[in-house]
Amino acid sequence: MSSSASFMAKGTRKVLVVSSPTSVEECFTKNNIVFANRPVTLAGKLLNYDNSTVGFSSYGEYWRNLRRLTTQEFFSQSRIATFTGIRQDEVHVLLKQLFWDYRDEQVAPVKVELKSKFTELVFNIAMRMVTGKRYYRKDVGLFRDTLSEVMELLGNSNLADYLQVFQWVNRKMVRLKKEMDKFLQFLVDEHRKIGREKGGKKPLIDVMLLLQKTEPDMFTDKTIKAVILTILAAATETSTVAIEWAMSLPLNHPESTRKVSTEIDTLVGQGRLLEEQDLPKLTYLQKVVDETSRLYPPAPFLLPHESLQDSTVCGFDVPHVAAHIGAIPMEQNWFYFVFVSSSFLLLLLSKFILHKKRPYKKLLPSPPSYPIIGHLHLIKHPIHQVLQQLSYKYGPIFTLRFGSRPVLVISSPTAVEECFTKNDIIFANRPRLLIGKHINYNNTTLGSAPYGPLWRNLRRVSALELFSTTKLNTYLSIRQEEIRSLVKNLFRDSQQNFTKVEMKSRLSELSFNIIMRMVAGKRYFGVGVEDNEEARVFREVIREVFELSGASNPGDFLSLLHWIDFQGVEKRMIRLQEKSDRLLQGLVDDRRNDKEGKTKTMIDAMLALQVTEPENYSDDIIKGNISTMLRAGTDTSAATIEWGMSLLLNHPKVLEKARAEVDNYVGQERLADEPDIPKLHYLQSIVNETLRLFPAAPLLVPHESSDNSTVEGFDVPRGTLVLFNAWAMHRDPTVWDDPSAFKPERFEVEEKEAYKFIPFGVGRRQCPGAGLANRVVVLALAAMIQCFEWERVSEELVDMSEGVGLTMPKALPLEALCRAREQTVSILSEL
Ligand code: HEM
Repeated sequence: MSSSASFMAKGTRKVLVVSSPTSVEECFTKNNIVFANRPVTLAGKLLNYDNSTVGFSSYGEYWRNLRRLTTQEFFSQSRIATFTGIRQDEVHVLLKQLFWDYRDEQVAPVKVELKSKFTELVFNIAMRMVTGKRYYRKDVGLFRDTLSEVMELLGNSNLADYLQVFQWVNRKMVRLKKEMDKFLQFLVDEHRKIGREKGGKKPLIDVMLLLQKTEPDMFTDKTIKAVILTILAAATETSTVAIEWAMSLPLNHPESTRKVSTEIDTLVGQGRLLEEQDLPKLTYLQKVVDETSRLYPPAPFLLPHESLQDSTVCGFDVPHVAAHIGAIPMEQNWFYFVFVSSSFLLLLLSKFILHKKRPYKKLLPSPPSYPIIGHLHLIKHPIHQVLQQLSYKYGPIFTLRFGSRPVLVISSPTAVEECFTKNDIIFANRPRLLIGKHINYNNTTLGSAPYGPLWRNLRRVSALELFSTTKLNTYLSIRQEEIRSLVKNLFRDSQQNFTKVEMKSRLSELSFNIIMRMVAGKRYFGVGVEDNEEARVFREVIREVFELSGASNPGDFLSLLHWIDFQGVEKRMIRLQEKSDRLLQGLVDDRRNDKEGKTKTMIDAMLALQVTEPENYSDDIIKGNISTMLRAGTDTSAATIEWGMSLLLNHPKVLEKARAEVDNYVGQERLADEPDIPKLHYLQSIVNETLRLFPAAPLLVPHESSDNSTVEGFDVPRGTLVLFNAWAMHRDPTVWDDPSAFKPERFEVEEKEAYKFIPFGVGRRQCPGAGLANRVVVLALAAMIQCFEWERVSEELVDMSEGVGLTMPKALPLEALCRAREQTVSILSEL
């Protein structure tokens, strides 16, 4: 016979060895069916459920059925696509593990043992596709070891297959068979017990259990176990070996590693992780993979075939039942992906592992992070509490990384002081976030504008036209009217008896109406609303904008998520902005056309400036700033009043004392008014204590450093996001005595030191609306205490859990029992 196809005798069996493309071609064209059989081997009998796995069963009806099932349910394009998430997940897990191993402030490269990690990767992927979950059980580890032994046995030519006398030595196989079967039966039983997952992601085992109901003869437990075994065994060993070779070759050929890296950097970029969809573009990478499998094919002899009948190859006779070596036409996609993507994600990562890290001058403490995402996984609500926990471990000043963005977290008064004295200008910048682009008119609002001439202009104008004492006094009647309206509404509902009232919506209406009237001269809640539909839509839009501003958007920090529009936030913002813009433009046009308007609003002031400085006060800038005032001013004040009332309900003695103060200074004939505020010391302390415990902006508003600087001797690079954890500082036991207790008295004796009590921020960007907020909050509380008795709706304390949202709302809206006091009738008749 020719050298490309030759016979060998192996014990009692004849073996045909095929090693040339032309003879292989002949085997799989003309002789395809004849050679499609598998020899019956001992390993097939003992370790492959009596040759009933798809890899070992004889060519025939049974094999065709299994082949169809595995193709449809496991290897088809659509099934492969369904499981993309699993593959990506597992690759991420591996990357994270490597990163963790490597992290610990190492400056030198770290040696990593990769083979076991690859085995775990591939096994977990296969396991999740088959069973739908990751198994952490000890049995799984044992099963994997068993599987390795099985593969070893399958790989070694087993003498017993060829020399009958050796059959008795195969006790090892019998033991392995038992161990394997125990585990596989456990999987089947477990799934049978739990029931099936619904939808397209149904794992293979559940699909087969379903088929067992309709075709019990074909899909016996034995068949099901055989299929699972095939997939786990075939996938694990082959892919693991393939990845290992694919990693080894480029390490020995740095030039090819560099080329792969450059290709990935060019075609994928450095801002996101490589994905499955990128693979077709990465042609050099594919060549490396092909070359690796050419040199080191994971199954160098394929699997043995067996001829079903007499045939010829290259003109030579091949008798019936001769084992030969040929190619198995296996679907390659899944294998291909795991192989290619994993190994080259690792290659990408090897850039981190193998190259030296540049040492920093003085490193800030930082928790362990993940590659690419950094510490983004920590963004969980309430984030100020997560950061507080971290500060216990890493100190009052530490760093994080949100994607590629460094973040400095500060929770100590001394560090805050340094930021707002030495570094005040450097830290006066704001980060450019998605919300700034879409909702804040390209960062041209007071709250979002970068530190610079535009921001200074806006700050000056708002200080003059809205927040100065003179301006605040001209708007006094607005606040008085709105507070009266709140009192009247409560009175209407609770004249006779204690009545349950829902406070949250009433307080939102109060602060929304006040700001809206100051800014645009319109009322959108309650009586006097001109256009109910417009008011409804406006309220709805503002609510949605609030919600979106509150959503910590990881896309802001991770360009890769930004690119794929994580959670559709950006699309939602764009849609919302179109709606909101129409409404805001309506407000601006109304003021433009209302030449005789009596009260001058903030829009009027800006429209007047538009004449002389059109570029500084375009319609867009005006609209962005109206929206900012509504957002920054409404929920903050409303939430503070709500928390304040809740605290008073839980502390009746404090409530009593506050009422005595109001009765004493205001009397019982007229409603409390703004000029009374300086006399109401105790009430002011209550508001401060409320803001200490429940600051409406617990992390202030994010700042950004515009230059390299240092804080407490640590380097802070330019572009660092700076978060001041006011919430944590206000509860720091080294700063406050008994910090979690509600004790307004502390503010009567203690000086409010600028850097330890920061509910309104400090420095250049501190809240310009603090004075206005204080007036509204103190007066609303004074009026409510003066006119009504308050009780809790039940014996239980008011729930003080924090909810999710930008302004730290209460998790449960406040409800209280309220009854008008005797003097309220006469107070109201005065109004
Ligand atoms: C209890 C009520 C309020 C609280 C707790 C509060 C808190 C804050 C905080 C912490 C900041 C960020 C400071 C910083 O970045 O360092 C801020 C900024 C701001 N607040 Fe307030 N605020 C309240 C009410 C108001 C009101 C009523 C208005 C206006 C109607 C307002 C308008 C603004 C604006 C425009 C900014 C951005 C300032 C800038 O970036 O230059 N706030 N507020």
